[in-house]
Amino acid sequence: MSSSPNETAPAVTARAITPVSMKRYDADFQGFSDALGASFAEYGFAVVADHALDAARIAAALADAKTFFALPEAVKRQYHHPGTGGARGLTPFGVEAAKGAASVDLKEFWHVGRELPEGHPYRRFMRDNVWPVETPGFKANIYGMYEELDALGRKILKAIARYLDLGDAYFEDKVEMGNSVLRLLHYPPVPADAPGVRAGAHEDINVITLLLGAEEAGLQLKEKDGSWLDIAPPPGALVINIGDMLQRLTNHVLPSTTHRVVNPAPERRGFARYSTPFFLHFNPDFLIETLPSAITPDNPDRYAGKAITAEDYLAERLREIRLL
Ligand SMILES: O=C(O)CCC(=O)C(=O)O
Ligand SMILES: [Fe+2]
Repeated sequence: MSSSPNETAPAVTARAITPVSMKRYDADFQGFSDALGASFAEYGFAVVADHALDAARIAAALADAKTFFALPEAVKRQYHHPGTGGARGLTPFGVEAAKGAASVDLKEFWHVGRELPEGHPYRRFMRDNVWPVETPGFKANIYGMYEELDALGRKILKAIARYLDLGDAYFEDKVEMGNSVLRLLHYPPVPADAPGVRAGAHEDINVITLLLGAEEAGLQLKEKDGSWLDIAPPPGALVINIGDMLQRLTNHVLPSTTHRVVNPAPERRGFARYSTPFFLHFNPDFLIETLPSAITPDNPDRYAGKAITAEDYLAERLREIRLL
């Protein structure tokens, strides 16, 4: 059938993740939880608008991160501690590679972890943070952001618990001292002939990831049919995805979806990209064991006899991405 020029083109609806507003959280918790859970079940991702994180603090933290990454390479390298899993301080450009990838990712990043009181038993799992002396406001702004994202992540987990019918408080005592990490990412401008991509296809290791800064294009998720979907959140919105630990706990009811950050289009090659994923983790000694409610005749236990602590699972995965 031929179409005349004034005929309406057939509707090709590009799939896009519908944002869920955090305003609904207090007004209609069940509705919020259903919408959030449905997005996770479909994409492994959700976009959350109106999150009420302190915009001024985020702007200040981002400015500090940019100042740090603009320092000379030799200065930045003082904050790189190889063999420590990249858990704190700088992981320089050219170190991390996605599992099984031929090229390294085109990125550098800084990791901040939880500050624990003197003598806390989890100190053996979590190293001390390191802070750059060159950027004085860095510690207060970035750790402030860490604490806000930690609190918001726990609110999100309450909605996930409601969606999964686990009892709203299910995750509370399993993540309140989690080995969570805030990653400040810098992807420098990309030369036309650069080998590799900004971030190769991977799955996140942790429970859930709260990502700010994905407005600069490049983040894509892998659909079930193998095609790639651009994730283009509205300005300021949070992108949240399920990590492997929650996928494992839920026997894949909530999928940990493969994603990547592709190189920019020619007209954006000269621009750096900054993003700040917060990787929310379980408490290190939490035993990840398939939820009985997630085991059904159609979905038999994929991890029978394979319970593993969050700490052991993390170590196993860091070795795969060359960070340990
Ligand atoms: O930079 C992004 O938008 C995503 C980064 C990411 O997926 C990661 O660091 O695990
Ligand atoms: Fe990721």
